[in-house]
Amino acid sequence: MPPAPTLLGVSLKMYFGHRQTVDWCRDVARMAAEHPAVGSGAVDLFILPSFPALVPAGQAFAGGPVRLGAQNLHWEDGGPFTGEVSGPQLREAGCSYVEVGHAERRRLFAEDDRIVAAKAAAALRNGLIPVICVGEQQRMPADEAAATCTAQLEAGVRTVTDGQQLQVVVAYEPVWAIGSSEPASVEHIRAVCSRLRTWLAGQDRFPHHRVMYGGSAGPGLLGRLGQEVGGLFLGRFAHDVGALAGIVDEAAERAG
Ligand SMILES: O=C[C@H](O)COP(=O)(O)O
Repeated sequence: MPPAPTLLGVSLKMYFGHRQTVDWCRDVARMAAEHPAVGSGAVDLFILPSFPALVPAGQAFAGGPVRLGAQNLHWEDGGPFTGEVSGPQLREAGCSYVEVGHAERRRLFAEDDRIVAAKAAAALRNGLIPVICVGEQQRMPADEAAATCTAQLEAGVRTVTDGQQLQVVVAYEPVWAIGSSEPASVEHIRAVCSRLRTWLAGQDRFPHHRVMYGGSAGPGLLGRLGQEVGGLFLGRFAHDVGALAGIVDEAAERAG
């Protein structure tokens, strides 16, 4: 059986201005269209720009292999929720993915496991693939980190009971490695991702699941990770489209 496609995601957080975001998305669309591994499906690539850029970014990616997603959504599908964006709106805007429970949202916007669970359910209800972020706060041994992250994941999907063919992506992001200069060690990443995969594999709810690593991930990491790590969730080190193209090359090499 051929290896599963490597999943690469990029969240632009709030780093770029609007024009810069749209230009960057056009450059990524061009790079992906020219890269055989993205076209062939050996590498799945999704991009999460800020809300205002979703529509022009979707236009930039239209007809190509890059999938669009958002960095957040509200848990309700509509109503008096000033300043919020719903799952149905994201679907209409062309999103396939939506990020849920990033460490920055948990820390700065008081998102707890209950909110994460409601948002994950909203994503799935609306046909969006949730990218559920989990990660330990402090450095700790890999087995403790794995137990912490598995408990977070369990809490984050506890209201999801549907037996349909639900797809979920789990982004393992140790909080201490986000915005840092170096990712976690390869051994640590592999151990935690492996435990998360084992937990997901035991859930009938999620026949399609992938586990990726984020937290100062950049060029040179993917090739050192095993198949238990399904891909990378990138931040700053994908701002340079050339660097992102290099990571796509590494993903293509992994596919053989
Ligand atoms: O969403 C992406 C992650 O939080 C990683 O960000 P970073 O690579 O800039 O540390």
